[in-house]
Amino acid sequence: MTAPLRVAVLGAKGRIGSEACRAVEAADDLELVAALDRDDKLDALVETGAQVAVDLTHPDAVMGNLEFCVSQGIHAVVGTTGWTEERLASLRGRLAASPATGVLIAPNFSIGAVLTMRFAEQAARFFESVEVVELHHNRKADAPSGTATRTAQLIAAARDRAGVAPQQDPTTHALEGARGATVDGVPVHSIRLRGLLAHQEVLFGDLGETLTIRHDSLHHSCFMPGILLGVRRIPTAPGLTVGLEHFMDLD
Ligand SMILES: NC(=O)C1=CN([C@@H]2O[C@H](COP(=O)(O)OP(=O)(O)OC[C@H]3O[C@@H](n4cnc5c(N)ncnc54)[C@H](O)[C@@H]3O)[C@@H](O)[C@H]2O)C=CC1
Ligand SMILES: O=C(O)C1=N[C@H](C(=O)O)C[C@H](O)C1
Repeated sequence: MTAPLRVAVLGAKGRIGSEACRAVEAADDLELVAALDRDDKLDALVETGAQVAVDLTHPDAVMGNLEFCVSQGIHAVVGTTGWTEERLASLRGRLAASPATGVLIAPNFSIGAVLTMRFAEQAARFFESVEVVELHHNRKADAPSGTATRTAQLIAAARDRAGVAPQQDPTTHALEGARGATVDGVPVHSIRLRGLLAHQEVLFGDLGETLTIRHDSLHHSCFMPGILLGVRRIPTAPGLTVGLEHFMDLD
């Protein structure tokens, strides 16, 4: 019998981290060897022989955590958001010095959210107008959400590949912020509301019709199958992988 994969969770006391600890503990092929939160020493990852670290912390903490993991050859599965091109470039630089190490950055681990992004990418070239609305709980640190940012980037890239002209915003009079943020030319609107978890609508419009693709995360359990998939696959995927879809055998 193969030995269980040794897994650590960073952000173990958080909303999603605590759920991830339970999911790892419940999996026969995985062993939770460290459950760390703020102020715990990352040396525990080495001392416990962790092979994969799952980072579910905070945009301010994730870069330091990954720097440590990559320097120690510990693979990482990252759900923490707040990624920019500069951060990705810095991480790629660190991975170049540790080429056997794999890092997965998944803007969203929920299967439905990954499919939402894929469907939006497919629809993107057929509609003149597109806007993204994301709705989250009121404890979220970052806006727009990692998922909304990635969705807008995928839509913009698909439109660009298809030669679709950038959409024009006819607004000439607006209160600042009324039209949301713009990610690669796609307007993105962020709502923060107590009682919500994570929700997203991608709205497409053209002559006489609209198409809305909506996804709702109703409980943190929806992220667990994706996290476990990432944990199992990352030891055989050196380098940087952005997006869980790369491990989902989508067409
Ligand atoms: N990719 C995905 O599918 C998902 C991603 N997220 C992201 O995961 C992150 C955490 O979300 P929540 O659990 O809602 O936040 P949270 O605030 O409930 O939990 C974060 C935890 O990380 C801990 N922490 C902060 N700095 C740390 C450090 N340096 N080392 C270890 N632990 C540290 C905090 O003490 C806290 O317990 C956010 O960036 C969120 O956007 C959340 C849900 C799904
Ligand atoms: O903070 C959250 O809760 C979530 N964060 C991720 C994001 O920013 O997209 C994933 C999901 O939306 C939940």
